[in-house]
Amino acid sequence: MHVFRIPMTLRFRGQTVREGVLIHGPAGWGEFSPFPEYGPAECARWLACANEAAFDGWPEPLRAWIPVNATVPAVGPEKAFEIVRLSHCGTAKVKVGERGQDFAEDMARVEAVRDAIGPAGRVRVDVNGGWDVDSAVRRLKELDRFDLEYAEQPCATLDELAEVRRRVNVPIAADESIRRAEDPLKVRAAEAADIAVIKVQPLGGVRAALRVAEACGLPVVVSSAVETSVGLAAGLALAAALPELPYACGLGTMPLLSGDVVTDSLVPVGGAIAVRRPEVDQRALAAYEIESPAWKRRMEEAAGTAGEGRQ
Ligand SMILES: O=C(O)CCC(=O)c1ccccc1C(=O)O
Ligand SMILES: [Mg+2]
Repeated sequence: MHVFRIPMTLRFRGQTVREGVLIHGPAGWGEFSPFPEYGPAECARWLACANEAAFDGWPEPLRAWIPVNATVPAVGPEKAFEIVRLSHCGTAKVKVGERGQDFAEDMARVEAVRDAIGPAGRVRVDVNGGWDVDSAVRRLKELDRFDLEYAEQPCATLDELAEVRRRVNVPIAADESIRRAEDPLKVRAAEAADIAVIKVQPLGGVRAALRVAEACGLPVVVSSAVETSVGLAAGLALAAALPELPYACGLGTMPLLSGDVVTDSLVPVGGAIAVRRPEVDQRALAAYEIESPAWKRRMEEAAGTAGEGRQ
């Protein structure tokens, strides 16, 4: 196993560095990179995803290119404009509702993104559950001046999402509300969302995520957890295997990392990523490899969690 530590180019989700473990098996490389706050039970699913990549491989792709969105962190409007222009993507996802910022900053950022992408582009926002119902209703109506494709997780709970969804015309996507296999059914039962954001690592791998998507019945957007190209390849495999893919996916996150562990990095070209599975490059990996007993322990604890992961 190899532990990596890669500085991020911009602060994202309050993080400035991305760490994780790369494993290699007969089927190829896998990535285990749960966020620091996750405990062993959650980490077991992230590990199952890495194990599937290394030991089992993935279902056959149904498409060769995956359209992706540019991901715009909670930066100023000039930087937001530049990120979107440099991305060449026809869809942008903008973080709003960041703690410590006010709504005028959100409006300015989304306006800059709409300017950068043009009237034919799509602009979605991601609130990461940061607003209460009344604020979400008021703010989404204001932000919709810039014509929103959808709003991702405007509030934290399912009941809140459902109420916001009843009160605004902007479609609602659930992200943080979907972290376990049983969650999409709850989202659907609560009529809390129009779209399901699916991440392969927290759901336990490509096959597990495909089952979740099928059970859910909602259109799916596959999103990354800001992984290296090894982890992104799993998301790409999921996006390629879904029967339908009506929206751009959140897999264009390589620009958020200052480096990669492969040479054939999974960066978007003309707003889409070609479906493939790059090999870890020893020289690229060497620049970011660290010794970490803590990560070794974290993986062992995840593997030891009963009923989850690979037995
Ligand atoms: O969807 C994207 O554009 C990129 C992925 C992303 O935003 C994300 C990445 C890591 C953790 C949380 C999130 C999120 O969607 O909130
Ligand atoms: Mg999100």
